[in-house]
Amino acid sequence: MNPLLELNNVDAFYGSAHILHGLSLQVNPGERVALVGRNGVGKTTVVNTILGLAQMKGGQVRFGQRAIAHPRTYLAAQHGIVVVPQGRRIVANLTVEENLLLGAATGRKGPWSVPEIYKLFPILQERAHTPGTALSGGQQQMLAVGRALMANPGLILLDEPTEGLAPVIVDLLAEIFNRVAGQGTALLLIEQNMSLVVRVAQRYLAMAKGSVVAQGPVVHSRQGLEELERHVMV
Ligand SMILES: Nc1ncnc2c1ncn2[C@@H]1O[C@H](COP(=O)(O)OP(=O)(O)OP(=O)(O)O)[C@@H](O)[C@H]1O
Repeated sequence: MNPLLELNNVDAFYGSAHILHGLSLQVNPGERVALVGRNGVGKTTVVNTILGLAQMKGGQVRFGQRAIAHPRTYLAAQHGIVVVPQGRRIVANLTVEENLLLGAATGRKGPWSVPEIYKLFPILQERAHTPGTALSGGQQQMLAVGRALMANPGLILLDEPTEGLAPVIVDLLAEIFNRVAGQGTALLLIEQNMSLVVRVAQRYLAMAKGSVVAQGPVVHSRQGLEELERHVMV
């Protein structure tokens, strides 16, 4: 099976700041992978490299079978790789529904449409004509996930999707991520909440100082949770 996303020995920079050092990872179709590590180790920079927001100066990136010399957001989207960004980035002067429609810009075919997103998150239908940024934090996160699904992706990169959210919303999102993954969409979950990681991911990659330093299966037990937590402890 060919990976949907592959980074091989990638070096990435912001200006002269060298952040990723020989980082390698891959995500296969339908897989649920967690990317964990302490604050500042470079997890968001992995996403930014895939989107072309950090400069890749060494190594290779592949979207599906295609080698990508200069990664860009639109190239990732064309290959079915979309991001739920940290901080959600809901467009302020668009309604909930207009924000959802933005996600469909690539025109990829698949099961997700506005009515399907409303079935997943009924609150978004109730608030369809409200400005997106007037929603609560949890509702904005649902909107960000719905907007990503509208692209009918093969892979969703989730950058700290539960940051700052109430436990009840975290539980709802965990269930949604599992439902979405159950339909065959791969997930790369960047997350500090290890109890969410054990509920959603099958495999983890742990980062330190800009590269992947450990990896393994996610084990659904107290011991498994403790193993993961060691990688994020300060
Ligand atoms: N635009 C930027 N210009 C220069 N340095 C940056 C920029 N964005 C992030 N950095 C630095 O890059 C390093 C990695 O940051 P990154 O956001 O990728 O880490 P992270 O693992 O996602 O952490 P967090 O959990 O805090 O989001 C940090 O030292 C950060 O200060």
